Amino acid sequence: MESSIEFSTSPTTNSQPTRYRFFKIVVIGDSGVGKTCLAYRFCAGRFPNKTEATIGVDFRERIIDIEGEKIKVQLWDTAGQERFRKSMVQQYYRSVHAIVLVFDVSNPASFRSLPLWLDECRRNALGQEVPRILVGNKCDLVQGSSNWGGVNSEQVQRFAEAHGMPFYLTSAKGPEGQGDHVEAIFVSLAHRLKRQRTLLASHTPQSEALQSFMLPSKKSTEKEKWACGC
Ligand SMILES: Nc1nc2c(ncn2[C@@H]2O[C@H](COP(=O)(O)OP(=O)(O)OP(=O)(O)O)[C@@H](O)[C@H]2O)c(=O)[nH]1
Ligand SMILES: [Mg+2]
Repeated sequence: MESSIEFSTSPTTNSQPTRYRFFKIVVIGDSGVGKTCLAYRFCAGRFPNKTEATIGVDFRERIIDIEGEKIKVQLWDTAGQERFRKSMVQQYYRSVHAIVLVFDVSNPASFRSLPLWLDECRRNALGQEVPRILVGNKCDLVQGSSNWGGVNSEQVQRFAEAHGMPFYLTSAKGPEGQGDHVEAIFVSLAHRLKRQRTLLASHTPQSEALQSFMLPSKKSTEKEKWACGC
């Protein structure tokens, strides 16, 4: 199941490059929902001092340890604005391992756009086997409320379940406790990808593994949700 595109190399001091398995995770959603801040928080460990609208894509990487294996999480922080993304959309979805779909809980329009983002995934032939997760960002702006300017948490949960996506509520800006959610979101996704690949590699001959990887998986029954610490 492993293919060369799933490995990347990093230079080391003794000039022997280290090979890492890597997961390409693409972050999509409306402009301004906080994709860059989430990716930055995960990779740099803090909220950025300032951001500008992303043009095309920004690549961010972090190496994490999963059960003794070093894995490179490669985040594709994509542009939310149509004019800054249209020439790149095909590259976003090529050989992608997982999708992080983000909306802003203080901005109902960004929730209403979600079906359009899922349509884009479909148009780019993203298979059902590619995990998608839903992230409601900026929970620091809706403290203590479950009705977020016209969108409520139950509606969001129903939408997530209907599309087989685990839903996480977080803040890229929040204090440590909430920042931990950002960490947990990406780390648990990487765990899931590693499990998926390990299973395929260990239980299936290579050709079959490839085939089953192309088959639509059962609708996810995961009901993971990270409560906002606001
Ligand atoms: N309060 C709050 N503000 C946030 C949070 N995340 C991002 N922001 C702010 O939201 C604005 C947009 O954030 P970005 O990360 O640049 O948004 P984006 O989704 O990358 O936007 P595009 O690159 O245009 O697609 C910035 O002013 C951020 O400071 C958050 O969790 N809480
Ligand atoms: Mg951005």
